[in-house]
Amino acid sequence: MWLTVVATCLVLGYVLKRILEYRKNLPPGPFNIPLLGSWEFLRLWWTGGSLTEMYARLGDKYGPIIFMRHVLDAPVVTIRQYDALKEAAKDPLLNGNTVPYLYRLMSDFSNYGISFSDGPKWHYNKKFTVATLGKLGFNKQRVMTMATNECSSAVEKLLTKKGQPVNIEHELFGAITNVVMQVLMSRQFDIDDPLFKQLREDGFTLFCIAAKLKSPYDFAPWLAYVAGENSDVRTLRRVMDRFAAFCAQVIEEHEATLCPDEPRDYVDAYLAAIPTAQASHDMSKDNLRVGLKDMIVGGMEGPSIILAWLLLLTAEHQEIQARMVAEIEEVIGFDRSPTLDDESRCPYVRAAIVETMRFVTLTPVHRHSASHGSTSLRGYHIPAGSMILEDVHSYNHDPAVFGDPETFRPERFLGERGEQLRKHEATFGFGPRQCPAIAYSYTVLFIFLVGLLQRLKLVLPEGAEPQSNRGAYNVGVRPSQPVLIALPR
Ligand code: HEM
Repeated sequence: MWLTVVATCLVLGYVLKRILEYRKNLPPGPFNIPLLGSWEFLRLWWTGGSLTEMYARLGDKYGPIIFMRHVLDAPVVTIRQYDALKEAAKDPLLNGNTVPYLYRLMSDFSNYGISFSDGPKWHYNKKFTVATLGKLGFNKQRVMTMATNECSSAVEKLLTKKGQPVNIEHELFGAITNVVMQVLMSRQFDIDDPLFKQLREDGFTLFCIAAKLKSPYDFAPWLAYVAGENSDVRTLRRVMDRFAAFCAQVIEEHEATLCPDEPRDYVDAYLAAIPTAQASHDMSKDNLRVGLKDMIVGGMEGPSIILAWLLLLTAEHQEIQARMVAEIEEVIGFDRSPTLDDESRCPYVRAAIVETMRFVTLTPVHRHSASHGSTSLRGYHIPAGSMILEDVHSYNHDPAVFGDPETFRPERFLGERGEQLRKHEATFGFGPRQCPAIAYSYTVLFIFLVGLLQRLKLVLPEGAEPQSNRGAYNVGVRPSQPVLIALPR
């Protein structure tokens, strides 16, 4: 009898809560099954389909802001339009971190690091990182020199392939990643170094796990203790242990030779700042260990994938390659390396980089934020605790903004007099969680693109399919066939 009364009260309470919430003008969205959430998420989980395609389909029906529920009714709000994305980025209530179980594991359960931490600790570490990378771009000149040297070695290596098809993502990964490794820890790796291979594999695994919207551990953390050997949580623990051992060793080596007034790299700069940092900022070696892992992972994945896309699209569109080469010949020539000043004097090359970022949209659906309190967006009620997803792919491919979004056309970022129109940095995220390495990434990509085109003509192997930019999951859209031929120019 009592059991029936309690169960009835619970059901009524649940129904009442839902009715009250729906009266608050939630954004439109598909039907949600009580406690199980939206059928769309269940289907995605079951079939392993593409989040981007799902939102493209739903967007046609429900518009720029979509409301859905995940398992156990967890609210998820997806924003698909530029103005709404910008507006959301300005509302502090919409920019907390979701901190699901696996994110907590990625921040060492101590809210450490940059990518998976939150609150004041994240804020200060992020601020420090943006400022230091800004300087580090040290001075930007140093990054330029590092990138130029790495690019020259890569060109020599590609020339030894004598016109054979090469996997360009693999061939250039070592060179472009070594630039960030030098900025972070003054270290260069050989592409065949087992440690480097392991770091790359671990970074990729971490990215894939971070891409999942929810995990069972969010609802029942105890599952983590009984999870099987190949479960996400056990895999992630192994990855985190390996990163922790590597980063701790790097920090120890830096400490032994630290000269606080002359920081050589990011690790030095951080160690030198610890003694004078306020206690509330929690700058510590433990925090650095986790933050360094975040920087390695971000620095390995982003630039190398975008560079591969850039070169493949350049090979696919010979007329665009010819126009870039003509600009390089006129402004820089083929006999000297590009300098800092050249970046602004080569608007077409720069526009090709921006267009690649738009066309590809490396991370089509960014997430990072959660509403820390209930708030409103465009007149819609956003419940407290909602996961906020930024569907950047849909913005980057919106015909209302770009006219012909499925065409690769750098000119769209040039004005009538050939000047660069705007930066368009949607690819790096919005608001406070934006990537800390935007300027760095543009500089390095510019040096590599110019350095490679000065010496090489890039073509696709006969019969190669045009590259598709549809990613299967929401982080790190890779080219399907990163193969091209590099001929001496
Ligand atoms: C072409 C290159 C790159 C692209 C396209 C890219 C893209 C992104 C995106 C989309 C985000 C998430 C923003 C959000 O959630 O709103 C992000 C965050 C981040 N990126 Fe990058 N990134 C690139 C290069 C780098 C590099 C070179 C580094 C390190 C040296 C780096 C480190 C990070 C870190 C630490 C975060 C987390 C920031 C936070 O949570 O506050 N990224 N990046």
